Amino acid sequence: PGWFSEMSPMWPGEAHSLKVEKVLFQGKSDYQDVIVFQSATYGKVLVLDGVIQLTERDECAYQEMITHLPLCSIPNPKKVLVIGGGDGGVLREVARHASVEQIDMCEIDKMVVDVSKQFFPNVAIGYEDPRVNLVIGDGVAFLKNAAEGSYDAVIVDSSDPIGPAKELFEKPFFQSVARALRPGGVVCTQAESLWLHMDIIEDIVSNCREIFKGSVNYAWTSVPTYPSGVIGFMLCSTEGPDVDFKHPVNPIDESSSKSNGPLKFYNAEIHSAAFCLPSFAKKVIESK
Ligand SMILES: NCCCN[C@H]1CC[C@H](NCCCN)CC1
Repeated sequence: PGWFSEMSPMWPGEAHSLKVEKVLFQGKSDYQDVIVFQSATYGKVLVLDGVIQLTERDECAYQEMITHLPLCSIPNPKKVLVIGGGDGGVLREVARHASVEQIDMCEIDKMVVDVSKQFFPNVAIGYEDPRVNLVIGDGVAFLKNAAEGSYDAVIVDSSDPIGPAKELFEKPFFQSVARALRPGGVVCTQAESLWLHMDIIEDIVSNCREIFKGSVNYAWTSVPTYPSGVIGFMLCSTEGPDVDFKHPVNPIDESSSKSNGPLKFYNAEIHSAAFCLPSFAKKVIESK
């Protein structure tokens, strides 16, 4: 009954709105306000502290890209760590990779996990994979305790730098990710919008260039229900075997992707295209 408008100091002067049919859940976890509502045209919607996290209609774009951009860029991912991602969508996508043997996940807010399982079964299906080990806790602490060189890939599926995810955008966290990755290992992080946050992106790119001595690239994709309609990703690799993010070496095997339904968004061409940047962004990102 009415409209939800996504207002935030992170995108002043603008607000994407969705027509609300019914509020399905309202709660307050130890970390944030949690709302689920049935929208008129985007399916169910998950909102944390007033910020849209995912909608059933377009979550495929974000979950598929944040997962397959890194995992299709290395030949044989076996051990994967997901920081955040409590809705389970990234787990659903990692599970498509037959080479993966272990998927660790560290999500700080149990309410997000429980709410996703209750209202977003096609997203939370990722939790059903036997390779998944879920830890409810702080990703910063998890990585501090992780053994050096333990993972082939780390995916940081975070909310934004205002709220519980703030530290996931800071230098010490990137350093702990680099330490937990094997030589030639890869990390993919949620890296905001090049229309809205070139300053945040500039800082992230500078930190990543200092810390990751392999490749450092920024990719972006279309997600209609994120502010400015796009979201970006930092793709970095540690020193060691070369990683060319722009040319996927490890295509998703069609048969292994049947388990959780077909890929709706990701494909090899859109993988390479994701790294093509508008000039105003290229200037900043490639000069750092
Ligand atoms: N697994 C889905 C989690 C989604 N992560 C984030 C949710 C907040 C969203 N704000 C975008 C703000 C403008 N860049 C970015 C993705």
